[in-house]
Formats: sequence, structure tokens, C-alpha cells
Amino acid sequence: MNQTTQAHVIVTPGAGHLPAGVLHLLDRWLPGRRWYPVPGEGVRNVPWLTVTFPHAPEVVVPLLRLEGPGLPGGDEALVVQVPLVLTPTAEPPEDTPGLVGTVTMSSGMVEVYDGGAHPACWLAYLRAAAGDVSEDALDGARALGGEQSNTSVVVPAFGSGAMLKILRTVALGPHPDVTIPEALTRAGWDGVPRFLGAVDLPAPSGGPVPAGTLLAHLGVMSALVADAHDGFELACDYARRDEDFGERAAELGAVVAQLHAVLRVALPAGQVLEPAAFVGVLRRRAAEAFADVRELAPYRAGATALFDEVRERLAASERGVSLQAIHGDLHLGQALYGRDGWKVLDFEGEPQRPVAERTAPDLPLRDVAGMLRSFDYAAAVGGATDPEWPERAQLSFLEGYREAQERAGAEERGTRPARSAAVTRPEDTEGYREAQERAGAEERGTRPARSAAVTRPEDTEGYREAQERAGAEERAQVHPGEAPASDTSGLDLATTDALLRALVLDKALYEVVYETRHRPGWARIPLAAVARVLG
Ligand SMILES: Nc1ncnc2c1ncn2[C@@H]1O[C@H](COP(=O)(O)OP(=O)(O)O)[C@@H](O)[C@H]1O
Ligand SMILES: O=P(O)(O)O[C@H]1O[C@H](CO)[C@@H](O[C@H]2O[C@H](CO)[C@@H](O)[C@H](O)[C@H]2O)[C@H](O)[C@H]1O
Repeated sequence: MNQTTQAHVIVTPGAGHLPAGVLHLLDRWLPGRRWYPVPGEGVRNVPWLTVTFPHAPEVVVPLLRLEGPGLPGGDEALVVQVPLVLTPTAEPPEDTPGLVGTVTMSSGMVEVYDGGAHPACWLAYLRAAAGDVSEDALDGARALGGEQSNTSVVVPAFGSGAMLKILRTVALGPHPDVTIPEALTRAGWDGVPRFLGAVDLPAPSGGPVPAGTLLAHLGVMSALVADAHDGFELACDYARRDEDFGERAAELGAVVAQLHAVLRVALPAGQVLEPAAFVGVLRRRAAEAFADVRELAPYRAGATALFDEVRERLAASERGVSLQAIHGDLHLGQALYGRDGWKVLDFEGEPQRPVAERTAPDLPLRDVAGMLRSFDYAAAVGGATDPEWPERAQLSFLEGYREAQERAGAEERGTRPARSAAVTRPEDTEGYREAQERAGAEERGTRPARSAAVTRPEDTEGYREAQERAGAEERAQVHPGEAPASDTSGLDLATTDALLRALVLDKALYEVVYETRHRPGWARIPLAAVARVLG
């Protein structure tokens, strides 16, 4: 058999020695897993490679290629990682947690466990990622439950605590959840949990690529953030109490701006944004969402008009917009609030997109849009009764982002704060503030306040006028040749605003598809946002 042994893993083509009975068990079991990326009907799970560990013969990890019509991810192979622990048994077991089922082999009956829930598997992965790890490191280890795209295991007794993340969908090539935290840790930035190591998948011999070449990453280890609160749960709690989330949101905005500044330096820069291609991708993603979810049909024309506007404005813009590494799927659930403030997690991008798309350099404004959407979710899920709760959090986030972005820009240039257009630049101007107050008064006086929307101020005439004035002021202040301070450098406010609305729409459409697939009861949240953005 053409197998590769590298460090702590052995890779064998196909199903290796895994009996067919186990594969049949998996066909029934997989579609019910939260991390299984497709509904399962009509999908075949075809063994691609099998990973085993020299010192843990009971741990077997089939990597299954999903095949069938209509799978997400385009032409890219969709591969899932299914770590298993096989233990011989004399009798059929009770229904133990993590038990997938039993199979009878020539050697007798074998219990098949979900490796994501099994200490023997955790130890094999920890050793593959971090070398010599003693069994004592497993004291108190536990897998996280709940709504996860991957399987995360808390390992409190490893050093000062670690988190092992088993990446369920295997993306070919270096995984951004490894490369980005590694680069940020190397750059000395402490806004991410410290990167501790990764589990590599080397190519087996006899295949199309030289044996040992990194095919993918299977897992990643990071330092455990002690006493941390999940950002989404925290925001929902505030929303439930109608307590202002402004301060936390502003701090988070500052961390996201730092993240973008560090990424800009730590990872290769992207091209300058090409308007037609950029808007082409927005259109394609929207078309996919419209094809997937019937309830979106009334918004097709509005989306087309917004994308047309963005394209025209970008094409008319005099200065280019630089793309860079970003988070790619930023929302409150990707941030932990602990003793040292906010830490950002989970850099794999939107799990339902092809890898090439989610790792491509992009606009930092996309992350901003993702976080804005998330405040809306927190308000809806937490049940804020104050209709202004999400908007206040959104504006505070933007304010924190802008301030930190200006600071980072000034540091990058070693001079003074940037004068080019930044994402929340409107607030800088007197005109904007006046208009915002006027808009607030109009809003309160005339119609019931609505729930959340990043686009709410834009609804008013006063805002638009002030925005145009501010845009003119701003353009007059941009000095050619000054270093760009943000992705939106050089763009006037109306373009930045249209771009942000388009990115909020793009995210909301993704969310409609995501929720329809995974949490249909929540689909109303992004559907309402689509309606709001398109007015
Ligand atoms: N280093 C860490 N320290 C503490 N908790 C963490 C750490 N990394 C992740 N978590 C927790 O695990 C959860 C899942 O992690 P995440 O990377 O977002 O996985 P997924 O891709 O499955 O959503 C997070 O919401 C967070 O609560
Ligand atoms: O599993 P991941 O965290 O990688 O991301 C996926 O799942 C998220 C849901 O957990 C989803 O985020 C959506 O729900 C959040 C609340 O649970 C909300 O804060 C986000 O704004 C909303 O997008 C994310 O889109 C998806 O990729």
C-alpha cells in the first residue's frame, strides 16, 4: 500500500484497512452531524485517504470525499474528516455517548466511537500537533457541544491550557485557521489566542504530488483563553436586559481594526480591487442564494440595482482599493471576551464557500459588515425590546474601528492620522452629526423606531445631504500620494456607503442560505435584514 509516515501520522490511500461495515455505519450517521456540510440525501461518502497514528492503533480517520449532485463548493472536492476510535467488545454496548455503532469483523465485534468525543483520539491529535504530550494532559479535557462547524476540545491540563480544534471539512492546501493565527502570533499580536501547533496531512507516496507534501491541515491547537465569554452569548445577554453594549462594541471595533492592520503587514498583500470582477462575485453569490431560497425572490431586482450602483461608483473612483488578508467570517461568535479583553477566533472563512474564495485577499470592510450583521442577530436572539439597541452597538463598533484604524494608519506611516476616507469617516464631520441628530428627531417624531439597521440613518434626506457635503469636504482633504490607511482609502463616502451596504447584503444572503440549511427557525433574522438593506 502507498502509505506515508510523517512525524505522528500515517496516510494511506482509500479506506486503508477500514472494514466496509464501518463505512456503511457512517453513511447513516453522518447526515445527522451538525458539521456535516450537506443535507446528505443522494450524497455518497467516498473514502479518499485514511489517517492512522503509529502509537494509537485504535484511532482511524477516514477522509471522505462527498460526491453527488448540487454540492456546495463548486468544482472543488468536498472532503470531511471523520476521526473514529475502534474498540473490540465482547457484548453489544449500551447506548454510550459518542457511540456510532458496532460492526462485526473477522476478529469479533468492534465498537465504533466518534473520535471527536473520545480521549484516545484527542491524545493522538495533540501528539501530532505538539510532539510529546503526556496522558496527564487529558485531565479535565472535554469536547464543546452546541452549534459548531468543527469539533473543539478544551484541554485545560496542557501547559497553561489549550484548545484543540479538529477541522471537519478538509480544505486542500494550507488552512487559514492555521496560517493566519500562526502569522498573527509570530507578529506578536495578542488579539488572537496564541498559536500552539497544527496537525498536518502529508501526501501518500505514489500519488500525483510528491510524498510528504502538505495536502491539508487536519487540526489546530491554540492557547486556552481562560474565563472567556463567547461574544455572541455576551451580546445576547446584554440585549436581553436591554443593556447598552456600546463600550464592549467599541473595544471590539478597535481589536478588529488592529487585526486588519497586523494582517496587512504579516501576510502578503492582495491586488488592487477590480470593480467588475469584485461585483461579479457579489452577483454570483447572490444568484446562488436566490436559486437556493425561494423567499428571496422579491429582492432580486433591488440587489441587482445595488450591485450596479457599487460597480459604477467603484469604476468612477479615482484611486484603487487594496485587498488584503481578512478574517472572512467575522461575527460575535468568533470573538471571546476575557480578562484581557477581546480575542478573535476561527479564521477559516465562511465554511460554505470554496476555499480559494474564502482565503483570497479581500476587503476589510467585509469583516466590518459581518460584525454589523451580528449585532442584529444578537438583538433578535437576545430579544432586545429597545429597537435602538442594535444600531447603538453598530455605531459604537464603527466608532471604535475608525479610531483604532486611524491610530494604526498613523503608526504605519509614522506620521499623523490618515486623511483618506475611512469606514466611519462621516462621523468626523459636523454636518454628519447635525444630520444624525435631525434624523433621530425625525425618526422619533414621525414613525415608530424600527429594529436595527446599519442603513437606518441613510434612509433620511438629511443624512444624504450631509453625506454628500461630507464627501465633498473629504475629497478636498485627500492628498494624492498619501499611504492608504484602510481598504476604503480614496473612496468617497457615498461609494464607501454603497460598498458597505452591498457587503451587508452579501452577508445577509449567505446567512439566509446558512440558516435555511442549518437553523430554519432563524432564517427570518437575515431575511428581515435583506428587506431592510434593500429598503
Ligand atoms: N483558544 C480558545 N480558548 C477558549 N475558548 C475557545 C478557544 N478557541 C475556541 N474557543 C471556543 O470554542 C468555540 C468554537 O471555536 P471556533 O474556532 O469558532 O470553532 P467553529 O469553527 O466550530 O465555530 C468558540 O465559540 C469558543 O467558545
Ligand atoms: O460555524 P462558524 O462560526 O464558522 O460560522 C457559521 O455559523 C455561524 C452561526 O453560529 C454563522 O453566523 C450567523 O449566526 C451568528 C449567531 O449564531 C450571528 O452572530 C452571525 O452574524 C450570523 O452570520 C456564520 O455565518 C456561519 O458561517
